[in-house]
Amino acid sequence: MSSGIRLDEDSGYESDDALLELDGVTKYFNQDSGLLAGMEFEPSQFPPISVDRETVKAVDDVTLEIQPGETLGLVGESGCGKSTLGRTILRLLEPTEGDIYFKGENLADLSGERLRQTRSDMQMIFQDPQSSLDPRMKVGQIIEEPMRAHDMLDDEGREARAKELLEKVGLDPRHYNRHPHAFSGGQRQRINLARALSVDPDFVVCDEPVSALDVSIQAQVLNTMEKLQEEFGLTYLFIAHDLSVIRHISDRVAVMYLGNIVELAEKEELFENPQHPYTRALLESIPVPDPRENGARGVLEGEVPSPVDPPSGCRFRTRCPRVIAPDAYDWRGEEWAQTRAFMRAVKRRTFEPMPASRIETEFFDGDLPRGEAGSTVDEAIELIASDRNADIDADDETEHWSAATDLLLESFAEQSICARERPAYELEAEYGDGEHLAACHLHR
Ligand SMILES: Nc1ncnc2c1ncn2[C@@H]1O[C@H](COP(=O)(O)OP(=O)(O)OP(=O)(O)O)[C@@H](O)[C@H]1O
Repeated sequence: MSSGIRLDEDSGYESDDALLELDGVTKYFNQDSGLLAGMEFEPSQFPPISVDRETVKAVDDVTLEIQPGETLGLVGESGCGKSTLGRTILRLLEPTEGDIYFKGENLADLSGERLRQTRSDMQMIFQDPQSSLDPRMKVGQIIEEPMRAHDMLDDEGREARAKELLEKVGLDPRHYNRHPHAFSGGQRQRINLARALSVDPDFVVCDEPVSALDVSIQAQVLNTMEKLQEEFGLTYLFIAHDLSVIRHISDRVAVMYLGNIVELAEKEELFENPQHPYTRALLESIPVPDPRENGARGVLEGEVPSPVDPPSGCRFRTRCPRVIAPDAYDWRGEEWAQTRAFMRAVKRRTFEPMPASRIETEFFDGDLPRGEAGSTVDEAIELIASDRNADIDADDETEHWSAATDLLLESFAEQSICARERPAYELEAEYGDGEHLAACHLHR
């Protein structure tokens, strides 16, 4: 490499150990539950007003390792905690619990020069190249800013390095004196890359770096990032919600849902042999009902629950088409699949009120489950069947549906192992020999 663009040849992490280790990393945010909604008037205390604070469990107990030189893709729906995890790793946010080890050192134990050095070793690039570049600064200044902050090189050295980096990221070094507004989105993201690389980091958190770009430009920027990774010995945590981007760039993929990692495997294994119903649902772009699963399909149904009060056990269970039968009942044949489909339909109120006999035919082929499960189902049907509730008004009807939902959820969903234990299983990979982790009790 010309003129020593790698500032410190020893800074590449040589060890066989993980570059980064997360152990039970948790980040909760305390926030007011709304301007007035959460305010209570309590005359017995002073001041007589208290504000209800809610805890957003954005990232909850994440344990994983990132190996030197790899790209770990982190994928999941909007709001599942990807950015919060990335920021917590870089200590832009203080973890609520858990430890982060970089090159074997606990970040919480670092101070002074070690902390400064480690901060420059870990960089981040963001989604929106427009807003992360100061329009008043010239490209050269933007790229040199982190070097200046870390007291690296003299003016001349910084300028030479900035120009060289411009070339490395695929821009003309003569752009050094221009302002960022003169550049396209893809070019701005390249400037961001040059900026992050200026301090010679080992690890870069890339937070949706190509999401704001045209698809045609995305691949070019991803290719440049791959080339730079090789040349600079970089390790990436690559955050994206777009699976095709994740597939392009990742070596391994972690799937996140409501603050938890639910599946982690090498890329091919994850895409070809997904084992978590959430991953499968994400991968299935077209909602095709699976005839083998009564009422259960791979598509994502329902809303993501609030991270303020996430479901117990497996957080995906409230949307999962494969919730496991509760042991407390003696199920035969299709009884559980039918009951589960009925429970979901009542909860989402996906059918109009109809006579009891028709509900039994539509959901249970005319045969309710035997024993206690059957009695509970029968009780729920009584609450919502049109012929049993002929004279009630709309409010009462809503109440009946909600009582039927509560009865079914409490009797069945809440009794499932999916609600009672948090799953974590290591599976044998079909593709490659890396580990495959799936947080789903179907693998118990
Ligand atoms: N500073 C904050 N204060 C309170 N809640 C926050 C804060 N930052 C994030 N959250 C909440 O934490 C959860 C996770 O947010 P986060 O931005 O990490 O998700 P994400 O997966 O990166 O989503 P996106 O792809 O939309 O950026 C969300 O419910 C979000 O509203």
